[in-house]
Amino acid sequence: GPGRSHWSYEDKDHWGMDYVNCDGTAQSPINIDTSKTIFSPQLRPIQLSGYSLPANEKLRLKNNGHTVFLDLPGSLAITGGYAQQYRAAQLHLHWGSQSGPGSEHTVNGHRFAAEIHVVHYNTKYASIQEAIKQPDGLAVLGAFLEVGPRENPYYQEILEHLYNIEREDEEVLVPGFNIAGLLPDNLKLYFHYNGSLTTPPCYQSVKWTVFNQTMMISNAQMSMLVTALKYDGSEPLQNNYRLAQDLHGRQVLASFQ
Ligand SMILES: NS(=O)(=O)c1c(F)c(F)c(SCCc2ccc(C(=O)O)cc2)c(F)c1NC1CCCCCCC1
Ligand SMILES: [Zn+2]
Repeated sequence: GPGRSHWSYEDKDHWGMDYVNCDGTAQSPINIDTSKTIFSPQLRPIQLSGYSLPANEKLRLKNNGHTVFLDLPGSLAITGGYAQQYRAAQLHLHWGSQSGPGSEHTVNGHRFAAEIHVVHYNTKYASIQEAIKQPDGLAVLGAFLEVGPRENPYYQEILEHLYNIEREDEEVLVPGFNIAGLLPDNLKLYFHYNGSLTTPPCYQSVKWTVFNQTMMISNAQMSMLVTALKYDGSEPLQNNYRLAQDLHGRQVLASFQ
């Protein structure tokens, strides 16, 4: 991935000084005001292929000081719902702390406890490094996480390893599993808009899908997510979310009424 990034969520108001795109007019995340979304019946259900990985396929799980991310093989792909085909690159999470929520997108001003991003790049580009600067380069599938009554076995496949990568730059290999289990079972109901990476360099290269159905994980799992990881030695890695960015006239489409 990119070199050591000296930016932090504490100085997110100054990212534009070092990364000009962060001051652009098609930035993410956004607040989704459902009274202003445009119902678009032409938006088809998202279709995923190759998402179920055998346990003998090992995946790298890394604490990069900004989030925890899981590398994904290019055999996972979005094969429906987008005009072009996209190949998976990685997934990662955004969260709050014990005292507050940490999703990046908000809906009608409501911030959810956490948010997962599954990052894909357009198969017409040779690599994510090339795709990341193109307007149709990336497709990110986002879903909200909330606390529910039961342990989520799919999220447990990631969360049970966090104690092993507590420190920045630590990584571990984890067994493959059905990555689709991290996303809602109903892939028909979603919001769609053009935006950006929510981290420097903030390239405006993301076609965002934010699912309407929320994922549920247990209270113990959420507390694991918000307390396990550190950065810069012993600082708790928490509240790794960017504030909502102005739409600057962009329309948010909804696949449902
Ligand atoms: N919401 S998001 O998709 O914009 C996003 C974030 F908000 C993120 F905060 C991150 S993590 C910060 C960027 C980063 C730093 C170090 C390394 C490394 O050590 O390999 C890798 C990445 C992060 F990785 C991503 N996604 C990445 C962003 C840029 C790097 C290319 C990899 C795919 C997407
Ligand atoms: Zn993200």
